[in-house]
Amino acid sequence: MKPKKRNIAIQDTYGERFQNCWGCGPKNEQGLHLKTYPSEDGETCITQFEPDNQYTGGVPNNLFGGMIALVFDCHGTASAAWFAHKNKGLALTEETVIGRFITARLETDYKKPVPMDETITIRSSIEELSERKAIVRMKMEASGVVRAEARMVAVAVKDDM
Ligand SMILES: CCCCCCCC(=O)SCCNC(=O)CCNC(=O)[C@H](O)C(C)(C)COP(=O)(O)OP(=O)(O)OC[C@H]1O[C@@H](n2cnc3c(N)ncnc32)[C@H](O)[C@@H]1OP(=O)(O)O
Repeated sequence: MKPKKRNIAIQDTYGERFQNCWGCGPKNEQGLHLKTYPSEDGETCITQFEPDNQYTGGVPNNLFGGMIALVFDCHGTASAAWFAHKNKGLALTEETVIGRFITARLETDYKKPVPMDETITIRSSIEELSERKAIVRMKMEASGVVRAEARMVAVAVKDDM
């Protein structure tokens, strides 16, 4: 996977013990290094990548469904972390150590095949936010066409987890 880089990624603000995720951990050498970036107004988050050929579901030029869910998983928990951070009135800086969220529930709707020869874009927004729970909505697009949608329930990680 070739993730697209921008400014400060949420994953780069994870605390030391959360940086080894295979999908998005900066410290996982074999990992995919997905990156989630808040929009300028902070209301949405975006991640973009170009899939490598090995992640096909078998049909030529179609991305494997498990990879689609994986991207929603990593982008959704990072987005939840951002929306909770922003809700506290905090900014994102090089010094930020953001509160980590974990996936409790992930619903994925596969609407159209996801192509593998172009940039895939996933945008997220927040549906509901309380002290420990965030419900995040996501849309995956390629060539301006929605290919998949997801709804995630993410829960803030406690210090003793
Ligand atoms: C250690 C951090 C690593 C982060 C990695 C993030 C990316 C990942 O790949 S995660 C891997 C897959 N996910 C997991 O392994 C999670 C396994 N599950 C758990 O650990 C726990 O069930 C956990 C943490 C999600 C919730 O447990 P707990 O902290 O006791 O929360 P709990 O008090 O039960 O629930 C909090 C809120 O979430 C809701 N909730 C919990 N589980 C669910 C669920 N499955 N569906 C819908 N809502 C749920 C509860 O209803 C509650 O809502 P409300 O505040 O409105 O009453």
